[in-house]
Amino acid sequence: MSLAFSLSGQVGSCRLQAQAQLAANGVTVLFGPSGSGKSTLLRMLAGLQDCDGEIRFGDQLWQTDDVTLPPWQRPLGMMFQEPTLFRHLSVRGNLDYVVKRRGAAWDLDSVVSQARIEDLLGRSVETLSGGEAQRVALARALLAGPQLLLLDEPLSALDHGHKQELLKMISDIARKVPVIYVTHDLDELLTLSRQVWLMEQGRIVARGKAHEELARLDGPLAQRGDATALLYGELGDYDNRDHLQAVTVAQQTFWLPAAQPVSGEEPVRLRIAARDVSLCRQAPQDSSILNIHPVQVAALREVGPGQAVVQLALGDQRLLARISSRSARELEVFPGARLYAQVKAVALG
Ligand SMILES: Nc1ncnc2c1ncn2[C@@H]1O[C@H](COP(=O)(O)OP(=O)(O)OP(=O)(O)O)[C@@H](O)[C@H]1O
Repeated sequence: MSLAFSLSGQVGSCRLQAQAQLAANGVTVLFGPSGSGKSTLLRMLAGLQDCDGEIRFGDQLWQTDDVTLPPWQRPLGMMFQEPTLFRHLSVRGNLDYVVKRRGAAWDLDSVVSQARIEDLLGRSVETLSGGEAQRVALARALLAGPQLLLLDEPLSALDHGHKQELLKMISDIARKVPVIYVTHDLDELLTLSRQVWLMEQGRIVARGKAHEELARLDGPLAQRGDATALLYGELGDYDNRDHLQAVTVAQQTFWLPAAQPVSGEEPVRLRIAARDVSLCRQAPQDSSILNIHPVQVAALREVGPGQAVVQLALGDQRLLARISSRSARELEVFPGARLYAQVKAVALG
């Protein structure tokens, strides 16, 4: 089911003007600095914020000059930073309420098991941890069988463990229901996103595949101190002795620390932070770094006083290195130069 919109509106001092089309499934991350209008855009899509323009979802018109479908008639589920549960009801009571009001399009038992809240059903909402409450909120959002999920920083109040668990859940759900996910956390973008919309000052300034936007030197992501590239690779051998998993990217083998062999869907995603990549002219013979690969400089950009970010081609994929401007000059880093990238840390995405 595809979503297409062209909207404009004023909220306080913020003028929002945004057009985009949503891919039919998967997670699209709406990413941008605080105050750029991400939540406002989500509220406009949900019909919770007045605006001008058009929203089309599949063959349904949610908004035109003549029609404005009220929020409850739009087949979507929402989840916010703070779970909006009824505190005087139990977990089961919260779910039953939705079933009574909207009818359950999805089977209650399977939603409960998908959100892993079987053991929480009898609990009062007031006793739930932040992560548990968000899992209940997710189950409630799914119950009515939404055709689109709008998630507004749903994990920002959670600790790392709960966050990872819910990110995995959201990725799984997004195979069935498209998700628009608002965040300003790069880690969440790296974990979830295949598609990203970048928002600044009320506008979507770029949109595309996450790995391409992350590596674009003229975009905001590659210029950040924590800039990170995403690469796609195939699983290779597992070294039992040293607990290292091989992943092949563009015919180069990357070794990742892994307590046991990695399994799962391919291609796997590797995250490599630009500050974990250094460059040299010759392949070092005696280095403690396991991952040293020949690369070609694709582009270079100054990103701050004395700092440069280098985009490196590894086959048709792109790696980033953040180095000092002095190193860039002394190494003669220029587009087309052939160098070696020493990659200090690689993680699965
Ligand atoms: N009800 C309101 N009244 C006045 N101004 C508002 C209102 N809601 C939002 N704004 C303003 O609109 C702008 C966009 O806010 P919005 O919450 O959409 O940004 P955001 O990108 O989601 O930010 P954050 O990541 O901090 O949640 C901000 O300048 C905000 O102060």
